[in-house]
Amino acid sequence: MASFSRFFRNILDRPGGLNLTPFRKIVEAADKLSYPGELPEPKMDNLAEFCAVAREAADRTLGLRPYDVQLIGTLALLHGHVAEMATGEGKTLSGAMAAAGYALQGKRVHVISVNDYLAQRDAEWMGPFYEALGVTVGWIGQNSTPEERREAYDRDVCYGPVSEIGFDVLRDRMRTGAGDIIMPAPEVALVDEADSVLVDEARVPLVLAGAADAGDAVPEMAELVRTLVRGYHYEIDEQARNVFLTPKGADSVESILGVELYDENEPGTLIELNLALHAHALLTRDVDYIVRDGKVQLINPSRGRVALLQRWPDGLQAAVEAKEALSPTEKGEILDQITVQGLIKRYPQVCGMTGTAVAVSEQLGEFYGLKVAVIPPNTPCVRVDEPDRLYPTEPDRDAALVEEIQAVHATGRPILIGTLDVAASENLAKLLQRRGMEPVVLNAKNDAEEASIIARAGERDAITVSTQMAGRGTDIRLGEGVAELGGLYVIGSGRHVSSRLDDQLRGRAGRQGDPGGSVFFASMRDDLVTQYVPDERPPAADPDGVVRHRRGAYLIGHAQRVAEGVNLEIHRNTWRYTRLLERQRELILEWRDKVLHSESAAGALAAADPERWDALDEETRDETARQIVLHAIDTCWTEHLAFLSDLREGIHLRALGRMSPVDEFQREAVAEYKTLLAEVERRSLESFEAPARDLKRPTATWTYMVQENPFGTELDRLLKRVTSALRHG
Ligand SMILES: Nc1ncnc2c1ncn2[C@@H]1O[C@H](COP(=O)(O)OP(=O)(O)OP(=O)(O)O)[C@@H](O)[C@H]1O
Repeated sequence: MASFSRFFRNILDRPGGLNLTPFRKIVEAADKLSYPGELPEPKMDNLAEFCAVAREAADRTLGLRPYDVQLIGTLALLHGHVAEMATGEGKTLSGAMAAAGYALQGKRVHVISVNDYLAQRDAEWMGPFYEALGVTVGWIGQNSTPEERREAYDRDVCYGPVSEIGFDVLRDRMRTGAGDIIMPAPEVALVDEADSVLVDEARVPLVLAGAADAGDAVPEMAELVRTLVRGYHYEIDEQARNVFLTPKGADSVESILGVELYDENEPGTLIELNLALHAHALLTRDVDYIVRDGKVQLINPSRGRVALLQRWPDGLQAAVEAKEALSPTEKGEILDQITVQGLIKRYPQVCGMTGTAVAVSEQLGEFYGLKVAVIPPNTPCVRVDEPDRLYPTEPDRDAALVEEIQAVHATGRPILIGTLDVAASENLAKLLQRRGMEPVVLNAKNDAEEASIIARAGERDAITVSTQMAGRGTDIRLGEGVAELGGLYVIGSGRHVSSRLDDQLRGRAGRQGDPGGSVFFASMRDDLVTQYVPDERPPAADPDGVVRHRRGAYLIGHAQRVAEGVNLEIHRNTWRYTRLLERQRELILEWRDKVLHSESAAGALAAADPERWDALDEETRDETARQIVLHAIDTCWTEHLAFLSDLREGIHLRALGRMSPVDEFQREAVAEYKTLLAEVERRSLESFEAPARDLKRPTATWTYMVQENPFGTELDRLLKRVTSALRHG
């Protein structure tokens, strides 16, 4: 663990002493900002001294002299808050100073970031600063080996993407030897891009799966659904989350396949068809996923990046592979899962930083008990945010967008255009090329080069088209003469489903008091409007084709609030269903830990069958007993998860007319958990009596991106049932 290094002492014991007055003022300012009266106990004594030393260390080692506001941000982090600091304010350094502050109190810190690139960059960039303070630092990424991970986690401060840290927790929980565990008990989580990690990522549990057989591809179904017509054969619900056959569609499918779709005893065909239809109608290539090297690669919806080693639940993955005529990949068996909440709850101390925290402060409080501290900017922001420009249809919007880009580009001013998905970015790039412009396109397909591309986006004449979050965390410096042209001009080619994403895009311009501007182009036919407020009638355009009626702006804002509400509800729902599961997981883990670290398995089996125990080789029998019980716990837990996932799928039918689905789910999950405990004992004894049995475990592991309710909401499925009952009744 870190100790006060010689450097630290040198600074404090300087002849003549160190003037701490300015630092005491900074500490006072931080206190005032962080909820007066409700302040948690300062997590560290001598905050002013610490600030003095941190400033000195950063200045000498990185050539960055922390601004007062950066130190205030650091203090907010040390108080356990989420610090809101605008883009470009230097969160990386504020975070590193806080991480060092925690480490100097003897605590192990995980700086949780959103991707590999930032984890590595920040750990390396801040390295000399940590070194000066005697704090050790490491990082992990998707490609780190188990050895590298173990080493990184042993450091005082370890940077890593949330998904990798989560998967290491899950993998550690499957270890069968106490010495195999790679992550020591967690102590402090410092979450970078806290809104993205704690809110957006939290809607999707992290799932660890082991490989089983090849998936069942259903090419015929993929062919069949291609011929179906939306609005006639099938409908998509308002929020494009569910798709279902119309009665006419069901009739056509039945006559083509020659089967009874809603036959209770043969649900297989209906399930296959629903999966194929879901893949066909709701998942779009280059929006939800890309095809690269003959494989389907998912795009993380909140970041616009490829999520390596992630897949949909089996049936859906196979259906998308069939849709793209790719050969099927292996099927997985869920070994364990954890939500971001479950992951974060493991840390006794949590804090975070982001440019956009206030908009999610309610959720940060509700789900994590965190408070937001707003840190003022170092230099006031002078960016000019123009009101949205609205058009009746998407083609009108795009035409106006291209005009605007051409006109501004003619002045040499650099332009950064944010699009909502990969397809839109490529589409826009083509339109611009047709007009003789040369945009650089940045999206999930080439995220490896993104940092260098985005870094050049502030140069004269640059036109950069980027999907939503690509390149976040990279500084866009203005090229020579660009400030005189108005600085970077950021254009959104559509408003996002959350105002936070809009703000993050705008934030690319106007860093650290730079000049800059931003504007969003939107249409009354944008998905945001048609999906979330489909029944509202949009206002007409003025004779010049622009929608200026107040109702236009209202509709866009309203649709965005509806979308934010829907996402909050999904988050709450995930949590309602997973809370109990995570509690059960904790209990089973406690048990498992005991088995792993003690002789409890030996004691239990010896007591259960003393004769057999005595007959076994004394040298090996303790370890054999341990492995037998661990295996029983792990297989029973995997089966329990599968049971719960089936239960979750069908709970609305069982709960019909009685309790709420969540209550009914909880009741059954508790009952099943009790049988699980008995089953572990039964199986352990069974293996013990027949020790020749091979304790096989799934090996290759990958991770899932589980969509919340991928096959329909409870209400929707109820409707389908009723529809089918009516048709056949
Ligand atoms: N005290 C400082 N003095 C001078 N430059 C600084 C200081 N602190 C940070 N910077 C510079 O400011 C730039 C932005 O820093 P950083 O990337 O940490 O910002 P950020 O707040 O994380 O922005 P983003 O929201 O894009 O992640 C970097 O180029 C960094 O070198």
